[in-house]
Amino acid sequence: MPQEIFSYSNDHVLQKVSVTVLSDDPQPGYWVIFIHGGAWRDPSKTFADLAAAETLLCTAEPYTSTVLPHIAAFASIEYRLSAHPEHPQDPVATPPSQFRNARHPDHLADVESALALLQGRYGFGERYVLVGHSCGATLAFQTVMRHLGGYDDHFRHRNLAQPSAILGVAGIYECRLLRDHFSGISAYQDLFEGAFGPDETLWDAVSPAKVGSGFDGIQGGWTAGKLAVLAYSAEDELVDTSQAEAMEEALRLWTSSASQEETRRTVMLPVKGRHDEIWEKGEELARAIAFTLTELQKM
Ligand SMILES: N[C@@H](CC(=O)c1ccccc1NC=O)C(=O)O
Repeated sequence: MPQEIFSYSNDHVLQKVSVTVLSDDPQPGYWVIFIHGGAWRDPSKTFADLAAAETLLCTAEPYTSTVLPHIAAFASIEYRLSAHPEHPQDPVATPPSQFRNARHPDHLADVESALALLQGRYGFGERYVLVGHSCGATLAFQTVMRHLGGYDDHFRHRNLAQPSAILGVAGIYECRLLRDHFSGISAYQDLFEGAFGPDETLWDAVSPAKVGSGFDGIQGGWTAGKLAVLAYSAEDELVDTSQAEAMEEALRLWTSSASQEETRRTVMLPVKGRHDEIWEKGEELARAIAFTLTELQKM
């Protein structure tokens, strides 16, 4: 299964998406689309962060007989990053296409452009699961928020088909809550300021758990959604479990406002391992993806 890489814009080298199509079957399975983490700024995180889990899902039992037949393709999105203090770049010598100085809403605009490219080429509609790790989970849920602070509706891809399910793994859902939980560690303040600037009202206005349950957030926005899975690890040293708990709470109104009962669900999924171990080893990420697809089949 050869991997292809597409650029969804020529402005920046990070604006690319990898695609592995498993089946051209006219009775299609789901696309699994991954958004990596790295606090909106870590250049060591790439679309390859899905690779270990993808390999397991494609080669290891029981996945090959249980969920693999229901997967049409894997895709993994890279997006422009914000500046990282430990990875400085010379602003004069670095070409703009490689310079990392993205600010919200650049990260999300790129994710949406990547999804638009995929939909344009492959047209899978709502038959996809959007999977995000850490800030990738923030981005995944932001794609289905009705309004988003700092992002003019006019520029959004309003008619992009929404995912049937979102799997958030070790996700950041409420920026200030996370910063306050780790108030002794300045890196948290820095990473949010790097991505969103110093105005903390904007941090709230982009946090899926803060505006999630309101009409402006996920309740009003994610009309096509069926399933939200929030995977969290008690061993996660970077993102504590109150993030997933806050998101579960925010999703309550979205779940209960479904037109028919049982058509929307939120599931909390405990996983094992440290923050990056989950995708690095791939076992827990693969398990969480398989779990999400299995639950989705039942709905
Ligand atoms: N390796 C990252 C740190 C990082 O990824 C992170 C740190 C704290 C909370 C969440 C994180 N990642 C989320 O995407 C960095 O270099 O900034």
